[in-house]
Amino acid sequence: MIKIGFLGFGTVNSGVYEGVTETLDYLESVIGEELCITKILIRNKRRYVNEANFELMTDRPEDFFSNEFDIVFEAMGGEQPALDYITLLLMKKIPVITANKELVAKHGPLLENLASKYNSFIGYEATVAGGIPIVNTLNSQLQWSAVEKVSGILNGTTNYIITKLADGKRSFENVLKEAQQLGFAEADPTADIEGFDALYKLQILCKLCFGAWVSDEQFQRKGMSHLKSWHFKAGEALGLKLKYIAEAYYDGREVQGTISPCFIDKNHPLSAIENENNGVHIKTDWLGDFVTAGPGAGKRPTATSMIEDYLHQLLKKNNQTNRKKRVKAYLPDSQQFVLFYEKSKENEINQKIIDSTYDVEEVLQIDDTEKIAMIIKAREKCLPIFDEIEYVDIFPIQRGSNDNNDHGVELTKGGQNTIKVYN
Ligand SMILES: NC(=O)C1=CN([C@@H]2O[C@H](COP(=O)(O)OP(=O)(O)OC[C@H]3O[C@@H](n4cnc5c(N)ncnc54)[C@H](OP(=O)(O)O)[C@@H]3O)[C@@H](O)[C@H]2O)C=CC1
Ligand SMILES: N[C@@H](CC=O)C(=O)O
Repeated sequence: MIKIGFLGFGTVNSGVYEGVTETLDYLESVIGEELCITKILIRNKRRYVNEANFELMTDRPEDFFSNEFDIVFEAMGGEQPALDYITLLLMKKIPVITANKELVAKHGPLLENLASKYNSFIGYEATVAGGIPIVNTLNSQLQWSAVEKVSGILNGTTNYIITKLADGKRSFENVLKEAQQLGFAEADPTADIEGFDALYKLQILCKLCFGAWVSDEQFQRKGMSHLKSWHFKAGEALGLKLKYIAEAYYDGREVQGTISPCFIDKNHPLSAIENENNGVHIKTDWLGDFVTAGPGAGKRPTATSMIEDYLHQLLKKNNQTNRKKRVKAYLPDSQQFVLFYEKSKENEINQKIIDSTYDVEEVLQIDDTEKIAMIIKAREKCLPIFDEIEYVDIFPIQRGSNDNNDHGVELTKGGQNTIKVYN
């Protein structure tokens, strides 16, 4: 039986707990043993009286450490007592998965040495960019590639604030409060808005990209709490977007980096990254530019990183490469298509639509041609009725957001043809 311990039970570790319990059968079948959550250490037990697993909780470290563990998930945050606790665990050969980027940035060499010396492991996938699988990717791939520069939007809270401030309607304090309520911000959000959090993540990325731990003295850090709506307006007038960017490169002698508000142009690979999402842009000699993006903060994305990290480290240690995949059916809400046909086929097409469970969303006559483009949307899972018709060319639509472009026209069933053709 695998005995699991939790250090902390806030946003991140409550997510890990839920992820483990909800997918227990899968995890047990992959690991080949039963899993049992043994003990949870928190600071103030009274805050957790309404938790269903209250009986597993303790606020006495000696009580927690009197248990046996096979794996411990640490998401308490801060340097101490996390460092002492993890040191103790690794010295007892107990592997640790942590989300604590401050700890890893400041004590990474010690923690990695301890893990190696005691034949254990420390996983820190969740310390950089929340749910984006970047740490183990860089650790196992991109070894041969020489990284020229790494840059990124590495803090979800500040990207969320910047996104919401950009339209000029909300105050900094109001949006920060929302980011805290959503579980994105650090316990003390100064770490987010003054750039310490992004600095820790950049230090960890530098180790992975340039091969050695880099002291914080090599970085220049500027906060973003002074941003005002006119900064955004100026950017817009200049055709630029304001973002909070962390970047580092090796100058041939040493690694240097900055964390600072920055204007980027709209073609920049990080320009479309909004809300709590993060993005990492890596420039390498042979590969060229590599960009990865996704949720950078919050309960489920970060818990995903922690659980994936555990499986990754465990299976690697056990030399178990061929593992069963967890899958889930994808059921699209609605499907949209663009149909192209000659205007002369309009009546046939209209009749087919009327007889189907598709709705017409938009119709357009393409300038100076007899070609019509029509957007249709399936009301339910429909048969692909246009696939076989040789005078119709059909293309599925994929949209980047939930915006369903709801300005279409109606076609009444069995009634008069109400399709409008726009020029
Ligand atoms: N939130 C996020 O999106 C992400 C967070 N992280 C990192 O994960 C870590 C945790 O973050 P998060 O879950 O948001 O933090 P929370 O503040 O939500 O939770 C912290 C938890 O740790 C407990 N804790 C704190 N100090 C101690 C201590 N000295 N002894 C025992 N328990 C303690 C708290 O207990 P109590 O309630 O009793 O004080 C609480 O249960 C941080 O290092 C953070 O940087 C990483 C990626 C994303
Ligand atoms: N406070 C952090 C949490 C994730 O690392 C952030 O906002 O990015």
